[in-house]
Amino acid sequence: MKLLKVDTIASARDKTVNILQNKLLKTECRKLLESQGYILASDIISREPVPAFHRSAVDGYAVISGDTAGSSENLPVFLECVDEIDMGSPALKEIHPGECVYVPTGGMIPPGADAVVMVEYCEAFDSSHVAVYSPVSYGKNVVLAGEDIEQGEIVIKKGTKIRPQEIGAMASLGITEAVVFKPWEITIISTGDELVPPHTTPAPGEIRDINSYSLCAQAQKHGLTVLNTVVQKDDEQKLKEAVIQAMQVSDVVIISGGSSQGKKDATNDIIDEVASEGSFIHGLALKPGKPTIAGYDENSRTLLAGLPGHPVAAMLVFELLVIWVWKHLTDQPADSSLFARITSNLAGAPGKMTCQLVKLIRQENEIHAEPVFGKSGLITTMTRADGYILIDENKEGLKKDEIVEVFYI
Ligand SMILES: Nc1nc2c(c(=O)[nH]1)N[C@H]1C(S)=C(S)[C@@H](COP(=O)(O)OP(=O)(O)OC[C@H]3O[C@@H](n4cnc5c(N)ncnc54)[C@H](O)[C@@H]3O)O[C@H]1N2
Ligand code: MOO
Repeated sequence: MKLLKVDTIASARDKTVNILQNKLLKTECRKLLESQGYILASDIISREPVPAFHRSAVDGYAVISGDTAGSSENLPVFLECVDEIDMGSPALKEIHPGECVYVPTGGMIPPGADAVVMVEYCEAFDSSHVAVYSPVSYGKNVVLAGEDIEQGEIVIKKGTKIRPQEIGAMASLGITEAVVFKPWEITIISTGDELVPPHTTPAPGEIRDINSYSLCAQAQKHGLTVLNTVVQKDDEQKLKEAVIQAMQVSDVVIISGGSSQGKKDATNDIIDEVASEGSFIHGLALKPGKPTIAGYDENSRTLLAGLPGHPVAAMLVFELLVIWVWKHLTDQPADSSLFARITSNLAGAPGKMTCQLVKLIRQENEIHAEPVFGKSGLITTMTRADGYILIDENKEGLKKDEIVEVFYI
């Protein structure tokens, strides 16, 4: 009897991270507006403060705050307006007690001033004086130099997925190109004599190929580049050739199907043969996902992953292993999750971690996680779910109403 020697998901992740180290990590320089969705490859440290000078947050008069103390609608303070600042021009003239300067929103605060009174609370009294009807405290309506970003500050951490706000922050610092991790280039090979493309009508015994599509979309969702998707019959020689060809151009080659113990299941033998380090994972203590294989080839620098053919198992293993390793190596923060109350008792699987799909339901201001049951060969088990929970291999199960951590899919 041929039994798989399985790894826990934790040890499979460790093994993969250790064998890859940083060998599959490359960086590239992208123009700022072409960097959205990419992962920053080093910290962004500011070389200058933002803003670089004290600015007014309102249209008003820059004043020495102490001068406005005690002013009111009935008893204004009169200040001499000694200058008017133009947008984009420096404020060079220092103000002294009893003086003020007109500043537009965003204009530079003149030396000596420490607050701005909004125009609504001021009135021109004569050609050079302004009546101020409301006091302002120190710093009021002033954006201080460095208040947004201090010089030397880590503004954006390595591993951050660049969003529009990160692009804005880099622009504010004069950064026009971002150094990002080059997304892994992936080839997805689906194996099976039964697979036909979605646009065709399957003959009896045939099915439409799901995994090339779902795995491709999943890779793209996580910012990875899919070079090619290939459907290959269960012919060991042809499959091996397809894998070797893909290894020449890809960082990662995914083979879906043929990972179990059927007569035509050749994925493990092929990975073992073509990878210089052989296959280092064959079997996960995970439900679903037991027949998972991984190998690494040092010559072409390719990670090879054999995923179970069942569509749900393939997607979950791709997420829990390949995507996890990509995120880990590129220093991305842990996935966002939420805590919810499970709606029924759930049995665990002895000796195996269970990845249980759930649907999230809001009930009376509480989020509930309702298990979505279904075989791992049924893709709609996945479409009905919002996320998954992990039941530890050492846990017999979960009790209804227990709080569980739900990871989004
Ligand atoms: N005797 C045993 N049989 C099986 C075991 C086992 O331990 N002992 N494990 C079962 C589990 S769990 C899974 S998962 C599957 C994994 O099978 P393979 O990775 O070898 O994949 P295939 O046999 O090629 O396919 C399984 C199933 O998935 C369908 N499939 C495959 N590729 C696609 C695709 N691209 N799109 C849609 N559907 C696909 C395929 O038609 C099969 O129905 O093995 C169990 N058996
Ligand atoms: O564990 Mo298989 O990977 O159930 O579907």
